[in-house]
Amino acid sequence: MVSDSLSPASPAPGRNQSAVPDAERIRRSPKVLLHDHLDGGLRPATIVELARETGYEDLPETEAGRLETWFRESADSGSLERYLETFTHTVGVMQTREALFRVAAECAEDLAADGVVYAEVRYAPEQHLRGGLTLEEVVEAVDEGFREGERRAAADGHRIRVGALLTAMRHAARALEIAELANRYRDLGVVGFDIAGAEAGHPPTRHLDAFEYLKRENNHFTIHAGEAFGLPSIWQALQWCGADRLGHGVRIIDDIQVADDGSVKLGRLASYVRDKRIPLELCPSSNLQTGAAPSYAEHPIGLLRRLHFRATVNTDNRLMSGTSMSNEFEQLVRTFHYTLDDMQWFTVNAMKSAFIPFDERLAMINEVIKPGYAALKSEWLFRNSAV
Ligand SMILES: O=c1[nH]cnc2c1ncn2[C@H]1C[C@H](O)[C@@H](CO)O1
Ligand SMILES: [Zn+2]
Repeated sequence: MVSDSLSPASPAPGRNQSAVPDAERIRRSPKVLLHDHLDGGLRPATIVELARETGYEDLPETEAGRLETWFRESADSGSLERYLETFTHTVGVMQTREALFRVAAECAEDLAADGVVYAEVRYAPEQHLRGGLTLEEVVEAVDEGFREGERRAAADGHRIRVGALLTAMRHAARALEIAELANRYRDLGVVGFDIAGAEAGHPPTRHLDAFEYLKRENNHFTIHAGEAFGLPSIWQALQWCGADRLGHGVRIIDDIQVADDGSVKLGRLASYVRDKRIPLELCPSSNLQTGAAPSYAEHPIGLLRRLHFRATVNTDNRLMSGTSMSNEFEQLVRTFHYTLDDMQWFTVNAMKSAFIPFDERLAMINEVIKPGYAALKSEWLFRNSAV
């Protein structure tokens, strides 16, 4: 056991930094997103159009506004399994090259417009083969879409860089094949690997061959763990599979005890996660929907941030949660009174934990993220010189 006390959220803030940012400044601040599903972030209007174009007839609603509400409400079930059922319809319309290209391009555009400067977006190629595409064609269509979205965003005055994570579904048996695919495309827009899907009953150790292969190839991977299932899942993901990051990992809170006097005790696993700076891809709104956390106020991110875990803020599925990176931060700012310093801390954490090379991560931090926050933090100095 390791003892700790709750240190303050940030060093003593200056007048400028202590300001709790409003929605507009949150949107303008540079953000980094490590956990976002391509098939969980489609524009509702795009789903309706793609369904019409591709002959997909099973949509529960055919008007974009009502469909948007349907996704949010259906995902609000308190169960990960039922939450995942909603993906039938997004995956259903993502079965052609054109559809994948369009969804990927719009994803990059939407993230950039929200102030995201770097994103790793994941999807499961094995779920997009029903229209006759090969795994390679799926990866190439998505990659071309991301590049197109980056170009459109730049033309619109927003800079973003998007990499892909290839996901294997944990209930299926294609993990090694998908890991090999990720390795083949690693210099072509694919920055790593992931496994996702229902957690209970599908331990990550079933896919050890894929993880061992990736380690031999010096490649990177994250594992959805510690979301619907607790510490054993996190432990397996780290100590059996060797994950570089934890997708969610929020249940690490089960290994942390806070006493009435505020003193904190970390168990061995929580200590390991903090000591080794294992990145936690936390997704607050998604956790509320699947029942992994009861409310924003009770979400473990508050404590994990105070204890200096390598915590990051993510969207998971923007469509199902009706969210964006800005909205995630808005909720956290409202709940925990986070400042721009806190936002910068989460953002630098995320950038440090990205799967691109070290020199590029460092340049993103020093040339993009820190200057972006410095500009926002200094705005108060010029408040009387507004045009
Ligand atoms: O939060 C999640 N946990 C586990 N699996 C998830 C989550 N969000 C999305 N998925 C699944 C459903 C998608 O079809 C798949 C690939 O993006 O990943
Ligand atoms: Zn996820």
